[in-house]
Amino acid sequence: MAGSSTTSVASGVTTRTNSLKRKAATQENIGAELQQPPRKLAAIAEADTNQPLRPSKTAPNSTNLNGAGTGPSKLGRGPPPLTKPRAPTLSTSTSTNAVRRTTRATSAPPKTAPVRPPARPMSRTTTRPGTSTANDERFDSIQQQIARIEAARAADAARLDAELAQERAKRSDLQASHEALSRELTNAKTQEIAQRQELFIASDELNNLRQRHEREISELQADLRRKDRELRELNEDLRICQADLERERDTVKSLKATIAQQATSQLSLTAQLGALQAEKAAVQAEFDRTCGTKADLAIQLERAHKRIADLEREAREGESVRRKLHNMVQELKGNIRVFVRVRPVLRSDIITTTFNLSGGSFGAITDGTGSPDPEEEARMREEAMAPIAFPDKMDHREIVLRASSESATGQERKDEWQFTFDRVFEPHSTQAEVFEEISQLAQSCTDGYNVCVFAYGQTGSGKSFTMEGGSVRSSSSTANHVVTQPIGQSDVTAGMIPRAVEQVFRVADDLRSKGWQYKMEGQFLEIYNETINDLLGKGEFDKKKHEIKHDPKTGRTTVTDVNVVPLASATQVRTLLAVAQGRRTVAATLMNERSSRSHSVFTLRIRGENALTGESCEGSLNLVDLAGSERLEKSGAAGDRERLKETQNINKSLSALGDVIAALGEKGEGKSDKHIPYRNSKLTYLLQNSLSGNSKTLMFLNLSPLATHLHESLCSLRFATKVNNTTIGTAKKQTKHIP
Ligand SMILES: Nc1ncnc2c1ncn2[C@@H]1O[C@H](COP(=O)(O)OP(=O)(O)OP(=O)(O)O)[C@@H](O)[C@H]1O
Repeated sequence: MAGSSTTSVASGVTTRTNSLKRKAATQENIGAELQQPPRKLAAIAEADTNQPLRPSKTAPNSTNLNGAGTGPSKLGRGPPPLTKPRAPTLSTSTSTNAVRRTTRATSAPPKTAPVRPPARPMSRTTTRPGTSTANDERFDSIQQQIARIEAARAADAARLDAELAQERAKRSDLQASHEALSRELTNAKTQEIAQRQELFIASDELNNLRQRHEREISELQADLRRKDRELRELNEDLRICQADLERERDTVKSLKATIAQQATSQLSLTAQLGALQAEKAAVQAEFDRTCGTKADLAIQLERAHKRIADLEREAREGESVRRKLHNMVQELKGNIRVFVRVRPVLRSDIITTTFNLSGGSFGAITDGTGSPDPEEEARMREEAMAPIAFPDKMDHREIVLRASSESATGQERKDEWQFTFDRVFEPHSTQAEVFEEISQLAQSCTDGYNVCVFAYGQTGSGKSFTMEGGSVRSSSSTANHVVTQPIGQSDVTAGMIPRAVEQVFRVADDLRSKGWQYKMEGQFLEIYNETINDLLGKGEFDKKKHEIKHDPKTGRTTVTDVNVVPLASATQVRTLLAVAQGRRTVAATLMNERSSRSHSVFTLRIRGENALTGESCEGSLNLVDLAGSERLEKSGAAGDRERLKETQNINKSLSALGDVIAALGEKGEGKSDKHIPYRNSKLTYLLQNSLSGNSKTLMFLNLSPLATHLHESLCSLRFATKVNNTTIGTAKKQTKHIP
């Protein structure tokens, strides 16, 4: 069987495996059946070995001696059924005894059944005399019957014995054949186990074969996919190659066309070449002619260079003349010139004025949402402004203040004050317009003059804005703020100090081409409560004692223990200004929330040498931002000791300045022995050399445009008029020739 299964594997593994399984199952059933002993034989064996044959209990009346059921026995043909009724007493016991005897007869050799003596008739005495003969006859017939039955039984017993012997012989045959079959079964089982092992081995082999086969199939499939891919790539290559080929064919076609064209154009080029060669010959002839003129031109160029050098020298001389004339003009304008500048009305002014007028409410100029109503704001602006007029629209030199008041008699009195200065700037004037007027003055210091520009006016009138500018001032609240950008178009609020410094550096740069080399250095001081503080220093304010020293020989003013910083560029100066501003003492007053309660003095010293002309010069530019000039009761400082002291010191130094200017004026008018009280304040003593007749001085009078400040403005204008009318002498240039 194993052999046939293996053959089947070769033809179809899966089908064969199933059939093998089915066959194995059939074998198993056969084996199981073989293991079962034959039922009939077992029954016989059991009956033989375990118990003697007995009649079945289920058939008490049966004459079947082998007890195999109720049907007719194979062994006995049994006595025919009794046709006559038996005596009740005998029939019962006889039948019972007969059965019992029959049963015994199966296990013991048959005996001749003892014939029992007939039972004594019980009712003979009582029987009637007519019936006794009949009973005897019946009794005899019964006994005969019994005898017949006994005889039949004996015959049956003999027959049964014979049959039993036969059966036993059969049984031993059957046992023999059973043993033979058992041996066969054992052999069959052994064979089956062997076949099963073979089957398992074959099944393992089959599994291995199947796995290998699956592996081979998957490898073949991968191979197939790879081949497919390669085929696709080859197809793609082929397509590209075909496209390339097409293109190449097109190229070849167009190249052929080009070659044909080239051949045509070559012909025309050859013709052109001939023409060009003829032209070249003509140009060569022209070139030869030009070479001849080149030598003439070189001579002319040399002459032109000489002429340029002459013109440059003339320009330098012209520059010197221009400087002389410029300074003459400046001198003719007067030594102390006064510019008046009225600042515009600020929104904060309107708010303050409205607040004061409305008795402490901002609602008047707001539209309810907090933002100002433009029309209302314009009206309030008009209302807040003092009646100031600028009648001179040509030269911008006049300013008129008007005021109406009630006289003692109740009549309206109209007052008007007219002032004339060197220049009056209206509120809309820009920083650039203002600087244009002083740029010439700032430039003078590069010519060796001492220049002093100071801003005078009440607190909040715009002094710092004019001198330092809006952006510098506003950004200077942080000491570390560094201004690195030069003044550009965007920096429209840059003030006079950064603009003047930039101008000086620009002029110095321009003059470099004329042989001038400049060295500059700067210092920035503050005078607060008659104490000098170094705004560029590192030490704490009011701690170091700085002394002012004047050198009568050189006319140079120095201050001890202050930082004098060499300046390389205007940008660096602006950085210094920002640092200095952060250190300025700013205290709050009622007049201006950012009021500067000190004078600040920026000094730029410039020394120049001209290697070409052998000249040297030394000038200085002092730019002074004075502290507010308001009167004590207006400043709101009366109740504060510290503020009071500040205001007194400010007023003292400002009146000292007025005294010095007045004394200088008197001296200029001929009182040569007039004492000039420079020492009355630190400010006048520091500016001594810049205020004396040896310098060019300009005062900016800054005015507030507000009606509420009209009186302060009038006082300032009167002071400025005095200064403007003062002649302090002719400014002298500090130049010399380098030996
Ligand atoms: N010409 C102007 N244009 C616009 N705003 C100006 C002008 N002049 C001054 N201001 C503004 O007015 C305010 C007061 O000006 P500023 O601080 O320069 O006054 P000040 O006279 O220097 O005051 P203080 O004496 O307290 O230093 C500032 O907010 C400033 O920006």
